[in-house]
Amino acid sequence: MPELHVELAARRYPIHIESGLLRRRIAALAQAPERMLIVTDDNVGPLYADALKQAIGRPDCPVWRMPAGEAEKTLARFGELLEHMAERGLTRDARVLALGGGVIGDLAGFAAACYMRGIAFVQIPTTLLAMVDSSVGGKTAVDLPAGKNLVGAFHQPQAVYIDPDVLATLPEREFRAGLAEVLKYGAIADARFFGWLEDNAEALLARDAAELEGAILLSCRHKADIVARDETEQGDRALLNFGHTFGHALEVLLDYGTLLHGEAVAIGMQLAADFSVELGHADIGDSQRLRALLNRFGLPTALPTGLGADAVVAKMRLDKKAAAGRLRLILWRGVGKAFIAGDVDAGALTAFLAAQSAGN
Ligand SMILES: NC(=O)c1ccc[n+]([C@@H]2O[C@H](COP(=O)([O-])OP(=O)(O)OC[C@H]3O[C@@H](n4cnc5c(N)ncnc54)[C@H](O)[C@@H]3O)[C@@H](O)[C@H]2O)c1
Ligand SMILES: O=C(O)C(=O)C[C@@H](O)[C@H](O)[C@H](O)COP(=O)(O)O
Ligand SMILES: [Zn+2]
Repeated sequence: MPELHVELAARRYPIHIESGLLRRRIAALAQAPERMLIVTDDNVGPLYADALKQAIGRPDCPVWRMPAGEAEKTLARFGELLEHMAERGLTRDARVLALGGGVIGDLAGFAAACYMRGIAFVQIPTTLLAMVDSSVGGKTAVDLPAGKNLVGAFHQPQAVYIDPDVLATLPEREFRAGLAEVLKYGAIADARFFGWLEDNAEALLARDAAELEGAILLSCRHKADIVARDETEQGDRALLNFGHTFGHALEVLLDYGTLLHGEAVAIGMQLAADFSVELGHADIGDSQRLRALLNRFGLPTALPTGLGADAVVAKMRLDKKAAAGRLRLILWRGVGKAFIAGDVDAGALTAFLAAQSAGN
């Protein structure tokens, strides 16, 4: 596999994608003299922590584990991890190894960003979603009961190590949720990739190694390119938020964990596409194509029942892209063509969502 880099001048870092990587020696980590702490969850730790210890040549490397799932991406768990780091006597030169899905990557990365005002960390993603999206780009955060990722920092990892072989143990629902973020790159910026996903949907669902590695590589390339252009989301990086203003509102309103992040984003992308059609920005044929591919991936596309339009819009106002009381959304001109809509009419959005919920 070719090696990618996130081009951030002095903070440039590699993304290694290699089948079997965790079964070999990771020389760059094995040769590093610093102390390390593996941070993982109760599902991933028993499966892969020992392999990682072997790969870095440190059979005694300490491991900190927490319960799995979005409902655990909290300030309380973040605080526990920081306390643990201090109790272990970790100093500024220590490194955190985030071994897990996006929840672990976001929480461990945020702890690394804050501990002693910032220490190094490495991403070792074990879900498809984390491989194609959350491990790259340096957004770290925890949730508040009021909203998703409301407390966090930009803190880039030193490196990302992706071993697609670990996807063999990923539960089916989690795997499909990851496909939502893969599809997102096609939907926002790469019509050709979107077409390739349509042609290769069955192979991807069967976790065919060649297709899967191709999708991971291209997704990471897209993410690395956007992050290199706009590290802190002053412009184009916001396109990666397609479907997220809707999706995050749903995740919060349904209590974290009811909908997986990828599922909420799938619904959010479809809502953004349909709202774009209603506003005259996109053709209905494109939104039908999006729905068809999301559904083929087994992902939901309808607004869940029982949610009031006003409540959804109120949560959307807490989105980090909003400014000066104005809603900013990523809208759509069709497959491969997302754009940032600066001042969305809240009345039109509420009416659109009310019609969606009446149709359910
Ligand atoms: N920072 C970013 O740029 C960014 C991007 C996208 C998503 N996110 C965040 O990522 C989170 C979602 O991440 P996720 O979908 O990876 O969820 P997750 O971290 O909750 O992992 C999903 C589940 O799969 C289990 N698991 C992970 N790897 C496994 C494996 N190889 N085998 C068996 N079980 C495994 C986990 O224990 C967990 O139960 C959300 O909090 C979202 O906000 C962040
Ligand atoms: O990297 C980004 O930028 C993204 O927006 C990627 C998203 O998939 C991801 O869910 C991210 O955590 C959302 O960020 P937020 O700023 O809306 O919390
Ligand atoms: Zn996301």
